[in-house]
Amino acid sequence: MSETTRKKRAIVLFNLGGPDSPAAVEPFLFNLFNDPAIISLPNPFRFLLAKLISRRRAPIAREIYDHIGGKSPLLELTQEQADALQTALNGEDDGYENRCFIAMRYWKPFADDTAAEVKAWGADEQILLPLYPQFSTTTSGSSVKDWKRACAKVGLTSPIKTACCYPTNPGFVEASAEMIKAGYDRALAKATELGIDKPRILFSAHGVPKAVITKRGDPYQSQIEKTSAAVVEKMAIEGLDWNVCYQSRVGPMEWIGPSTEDEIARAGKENKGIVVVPIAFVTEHSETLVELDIEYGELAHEKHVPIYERVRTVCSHPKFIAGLVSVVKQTQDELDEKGPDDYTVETRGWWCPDEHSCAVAKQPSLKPAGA
Ligand SMILES: C=CC1=C(C)c2cc3[nH]c(cc4nc(cc5[nH]c(cc1n2)c(C)c5CCC(=O)O)C(CCC(=O)O)=C4C)c(C)c3C=C
Ligand SMILES: [Fe+2]
Ligand SMILES: [Fe+2]
Repeated sequence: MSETTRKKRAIVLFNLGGPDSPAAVEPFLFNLFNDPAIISLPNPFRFLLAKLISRRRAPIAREIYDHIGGKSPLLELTQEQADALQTALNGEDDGYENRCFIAMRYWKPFADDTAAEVKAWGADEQILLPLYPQFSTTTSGSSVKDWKRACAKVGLTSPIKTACCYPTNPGFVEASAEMIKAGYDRALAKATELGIDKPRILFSAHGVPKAVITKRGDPYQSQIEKTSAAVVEKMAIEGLDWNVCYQSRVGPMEWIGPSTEDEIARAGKENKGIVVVPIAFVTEHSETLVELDIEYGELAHEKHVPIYERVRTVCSHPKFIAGLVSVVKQTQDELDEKGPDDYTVETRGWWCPDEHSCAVAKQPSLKPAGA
């Protein structure tokens, strides 16, 4: 097909975003805590609380980012994924000219600016692709809702189809299994050398408050479990010792567990080596490079964990990128068969497009203010 007749397809990649300088830490945190998907209070309470929490947390967060040069590497790594995905999609010769765009939720590039770029490019169709394999209203749901707001604001009207989630996508699972196997083998060799039991794999996902699962009906936790089980099956190691746990707790609410900290302490008591896998992240950032590598590494040392091996995230692993290509194709098929997204947060409550694989409540009890 000639260049002129190909349809222009925008693939919009979503991630959380991270501060690009120490001065950006506080406004980044404010944007996060002012999101009704994170703090479901009506205004002006949410705004005031977000001001308070972001001011209080900023010094702690700045210290976290100080360890990695005062800024998050998330955007650069996401740009690499976008470039790799765009190249792979444009190699498909399926009648589309693809361009990948990035919209971050809490720092630059914001949805408003990216939506204006997509409009200026003249996209005929949009595929929304969260860089979160597991669906949470606090991440993918929030980004999709914010994107649709931005589209309305800039007058971007081309049809949209959203990929909900891909917790057991073969490319994602294979890339993860391959990287974990290498880390597991290294830890196993050390365990043999030390004459101790085989290591345990800890699938450590970013936690969420318990109410997000129990009251809002978020499928996130069950999808984390599905990913972990699929990776374990792919690794095909008999008698593998593994567990799922949750990191990054903030604030006074009860969060889902077990916590990664408790699992590290348990491993210390049992004299077990651990292989820590950040299964809800597909790029490196503060939660992996600081929390896992530095803070939990030190905790493991304190708790006398004999081996601490951290597996890197899939980033632009060719199998993961191939997995994303398959998610785009599947979403395109759904667009062609069923038409564009035909719901909003207003008509469906907290958004989730995948009615089959996740039981998200359509009338959630935790409906945020203004939604
Ligand atoms: C699966 C991914 C994520 C979920 C779910 C999630 C929920 C969630 N997060 C907070 C609070 C914070 N998160 C912070 C950083 C951060 N969070 C994610 C991903 C998920 N968050 C990422 C990728 C990052 C790193 C950003 C970067 O460095 O680029 C932070 C800031 C760091 C800190 O101060 O510790 C906060 C705060 C809540 C409250 C929440 C669910 C309600
Ligand atoms: Fe977070
Ligand atoms: Fe879903």
